[in-house]
Amino acid sequence: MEAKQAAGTEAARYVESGMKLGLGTGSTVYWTIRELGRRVREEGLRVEAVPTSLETEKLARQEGIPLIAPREVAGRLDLAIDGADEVDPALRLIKGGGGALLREKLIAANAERFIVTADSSKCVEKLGRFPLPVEVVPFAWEWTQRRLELLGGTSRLRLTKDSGEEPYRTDNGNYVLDCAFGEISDPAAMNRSLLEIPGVVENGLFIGLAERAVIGYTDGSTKTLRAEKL
Ligand SMILES: O=C[C@H](O)[C@H](O)[C@H](O)COP(=O)(O)O
Repeated sequence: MEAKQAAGTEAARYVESGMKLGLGTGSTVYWTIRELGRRVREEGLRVEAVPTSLETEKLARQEGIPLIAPREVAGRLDLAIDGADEVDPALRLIKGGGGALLREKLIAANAERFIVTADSSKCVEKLGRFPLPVEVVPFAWEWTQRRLELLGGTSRLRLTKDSGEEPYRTDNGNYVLDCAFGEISDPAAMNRSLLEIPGVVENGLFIGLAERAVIGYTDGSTKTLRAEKL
């Protein structure tokens, strides 16, 4: 079994009937959604879910998982499950490789519990090897880029995979700048600095949100980690 499949499937075990869920985006949580679909169909699992992207919405519909709009959720979601591009020992994350960071952060921040699921290649001692995705408004994005780079790195406007020339647009119609800052020594401070820049909508640093991480290995085994205090 592939590591992502092992991790994603294992993470689905935290889901119980009656829960309102946040469903993440990407090739790991894909397996969580597949497993939840199986349980809905075969075991009568009753859940309602808010998807973090149009891609996940489509998959959840195919799997027969009932969807709800955020406005229909009184209070917080019970549980959100999502993948990550990097996970450090304090379970701080870099996310947004698939461009879904804004909805993902909104959903993680509005869930009682947030579980991250990833294969072991995503585990790092320090965040920053993976370029940090920053969602920016298209208007004057070059100015925003300049301000971002003053924080000490370089950045690239993400382009569409198909044409390779058109700027990629998120589900919210924004652009993404992939920022290489190198090792991020203080992720919380970096998060604050990024959010102070006009034009920045959100960034892929998820801090203090994940309560546990379900990590998958190539032999099909999994490990569940709790955040280490750093
Ligand atoms: O925008 C995308 C998300 O943050 C994904 O959860 C993240 O990129 C991990 O994706 P994958 O599980 O495909 O590696």
